[in-house]
This record gives sequence, C-alpha cells and structure tokens, in this order.
Amino acid sequence: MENGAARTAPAVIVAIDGPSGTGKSSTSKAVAAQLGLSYLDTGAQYRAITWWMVSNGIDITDPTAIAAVAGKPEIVSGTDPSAPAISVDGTDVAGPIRTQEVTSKVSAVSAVPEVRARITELQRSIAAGAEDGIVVEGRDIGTTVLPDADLKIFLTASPEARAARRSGELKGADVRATREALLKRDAADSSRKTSPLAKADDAVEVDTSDLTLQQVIECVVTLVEEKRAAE
Ligand SMILES: Nc1ncnc2c1ncn2[C@@H]1O[C@H](COP(=O)(O)OP(=O)(O)O)[C@@H](O)[C@H]1O
Ligand SMILES: Nc1ccn([C@@H]2O[C@H](COP(=O)(O)OP(=O)(O)O)[C@@H](O)[C@H]2O)c(=O)n1
Repeated sequence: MENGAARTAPAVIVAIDGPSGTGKSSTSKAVAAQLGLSYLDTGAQYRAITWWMVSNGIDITDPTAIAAVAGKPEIVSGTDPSAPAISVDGTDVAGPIRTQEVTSKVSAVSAVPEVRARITELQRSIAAGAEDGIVVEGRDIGTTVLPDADLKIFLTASPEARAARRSGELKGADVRATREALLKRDAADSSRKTSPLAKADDAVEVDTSDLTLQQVIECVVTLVEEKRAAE
C-alpha cells in the first residue's frame, strides 16, 4: 500500500453510458469535480477524429478509406472536469467538433472497427493513468472499454426530453428536427456491429426525463459513495 497510503479513498472507475441528451456530460463533469476524480468525454474523441477526416477530405461514406488513415491523427484529451480539453495534432478542436457537420457524420466514422480499436486503446490508457480514479462517459464504456469499472450507470430519457434539452442548447433549433436527428444517430449507434450503444448487464439504469440535473448528480454521487463504502 506504499503508493496508496496518502489516499483518502481508493481509485474508483465510473462508466456512464447512454444516448445523446440524457445528461452524460453534465452529470459526469459534476460528479468528477465533486469527488476529485478525472473526467473523460469519449464522444469528444470520436468527434475529433471525425473532424480530422472531414478536414482532410476523407470520404466518410467509405469505411475502407477511413480505416486506412485511422491511425494518423494524434488525439489528446484533457481530464480536468472543470476545463475539458481536446486537441488534434496540437490544434484545439473543442469548438469545431460541435458543428452540425461533425455531429451528422460522427456515427459513420465511429462505426469503423479500426477507428474504435484505436480510440478504445487510448481511452484505456487514460483510465489506467488516472491515479485518483475517473468518470468516463460514452456509449460502450461499461460494455467494452472498461468492463471491470467499479460502477456502471446507463442514463436514459424520453426522446421529447432529450430533444428539448438539445434544442435549448442550440439556441432555438427546431425541436422536431432535433428529435429526428437524435433518433437517427441513436439508431446508427445502436445498430453498428462493433461495440454498439448498449446497457451493460450490471449497469444501474437511471431515467432522467423527470429529474433535474442536480437530482441526477446526487443520485450518481450517492451510488459512488455506496460503492466505495462497500469496498
Ligand atoms: N436532468 C436534466 N434536466 C434538465 N436538463 C438537463 C438534465 N441533464 C442534462 N440537461 C441539459 O441537457 C443538455 C444535454 O446534456 P448533456 O450532459 O450534454 O447530455 P449528453 O452528454 O448525454 O448528450 C445540457 O444543456 C444539459 O444542461
Ligand atoms: N464511447 C463512445 C462515445 C461516442 N461515440 C460516438 O460519438 C458520437 C458523439 O458522441 P457525444 O457523446 O459527443 O454525443 P452527444 O451525446 O453529446 O450528442 C456518438 O453519436 C457516437 O457515434 C461512440 O461511438 N462511442
């Protein structure tokens, strides 16, 4: 216990998965900040590699073309929950990865097995290096990336609640169009062959439709604390 002697609690690994707009990012950042853990937004990594493909003129309808260059971009993720950061080949892409163009193309890029293998390896090494523990959010964290996570949460919410939240963020975007785009991305993410969006058998499912963000955060913090107390 030489290295852990100064720690007040053992490192804990928390996996938070679910579809878009269920509250993964907001919840994960707040839980990590509150508990002094690192934070990893894996969706930002898939968005970053998609941004690189688009910027380099790769045909995103051609999985072979994507696979051939999947190893090229160097993606670096910050893990401070109060200052999430992401760069590609040294360029800060936190803004560009949120454009509608990237959002509409990310499911096609993230379905390519070579892309997933590369990003999964990166995610595992970041989690292994997080000395005080980490909250990792995405679509396949509990099922594939970190199947031995100490706690797995699967967030859900009705399409209506998710679309209302997202269109609120996109400053007045049409709720119906936002809902359709969300459902299309869910369908693509859930039906791909490699590591689809799915709830792990041992994940705790939390429906956030009628909960405030604060209630969801409190629920997850309590679950982490219960887990720690039991260890
Ligand atoms: N329980 C909640 N109630 C109301 N709004 C929420 C709730 N959880 C998240 N939000 C808001 O919904 C939007 C999407 O949340 P986000 O955390 O980005 O979801 P995800 O990462 O699952 O896509 C954000 O504007 C966030 O503040
Ligand atoms: N672990 C993950 C995380 C994201 N993704 C992909 O990345 C996309 C963007 O993820 P995101 O978390 O930024 O999406 P939002 O829920 O924030 O809209 C998803 O639609 C998936 O296609 C994935 O395949 N696996």
